[in-house]
Amino acid sequence: MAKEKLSIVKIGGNIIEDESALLAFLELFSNLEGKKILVHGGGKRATHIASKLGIESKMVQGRRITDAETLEVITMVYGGLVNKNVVAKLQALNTNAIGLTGADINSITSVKRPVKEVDFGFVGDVKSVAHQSVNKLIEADFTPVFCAITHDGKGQLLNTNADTITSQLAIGMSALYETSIYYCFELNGVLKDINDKNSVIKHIDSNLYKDLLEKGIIADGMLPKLENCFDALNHGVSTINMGNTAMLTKENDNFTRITL
Ligand SMILES: Nc1ncnc2c1ncn2[C@@H]1O[C@H](COP(=O)(O)OP(=O)(O)O)[C@@H](O)[C@H]1O
Ligand SMILES: CC(=O)N[C@@H](CCC(=O)OP(=O)(O)O)C(=O)O
Repeated sequence: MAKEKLSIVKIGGNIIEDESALLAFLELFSNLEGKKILVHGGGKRATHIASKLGIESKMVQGRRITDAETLEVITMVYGGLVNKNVVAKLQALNTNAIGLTGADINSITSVKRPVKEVDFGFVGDVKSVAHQSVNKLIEADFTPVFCAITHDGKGQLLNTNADTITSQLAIGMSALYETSIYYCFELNGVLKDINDKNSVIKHIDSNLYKDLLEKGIIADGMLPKLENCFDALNHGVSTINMGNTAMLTKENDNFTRITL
């Protein structure tokens, strides 16, 4: 029997920072048919609030170096400020959202990243997703809204990149559903020329991915995003789309599709 469909949508820091873009996105997300999960980042807001508190932010390989003080900031910002605002705005749109970190219902456990050349501090690599527990919420018609926090099962919260949370959740949920990921960010998709917003590459497969990497066309935040995409496709996720929030509407086909 064919599996039912599930959409996992991720929004990043740039959309969260722009109040009207966020509201427009949440309206599209609310109207999205079928079962769904939202994952949000908020890296920009965390950097901004940390700086107000006199805490400097350091990113290495697209990941935040998370010392004890920074962990406090990201817990307040991702788990509190951003997550609860998103949930309240979804409630106003009649979507019965429930905000979660990976500690809630033990949904996402991770292990603290081992120290090699870089000590990332309290950063977690995902170990397991409790897909059956998450599914209980979905089956009860709640819409889970995950922030970028996981836990190690021993009482320690860990900061985990929101793109990775998305792909790992999608891999976990694909045991039960035909799962699609939508990575929404501020651009129309993966661009051939970063300075030309109309140069969207409509389809990227593993061969083109290698080529784009070699040519340096993919850089910065796009590197972990695409790495996560291929990991997800190799582990049971059905489809992955990347582009601006308008890709959630049926009329828009100007975005990037990723396949193996
Ligand atoms: N070829 C590319 N096409 C589109 N974006 C790219 C490309 N190469 C690098 N990027 C960068 O990737 C960023 C998106 O990743 P990221 O900053 O992690 O976004 P978010 O926080 O919204 O998930 C874009 O803002 C852009 O600066
Ligand atoms: C470990 C790590 O780097 N975590 C990320 C989590 C937030 C995130 O991913 O936010 P965006 O999607 O808005 O970039 C961070 O603290 O920036």
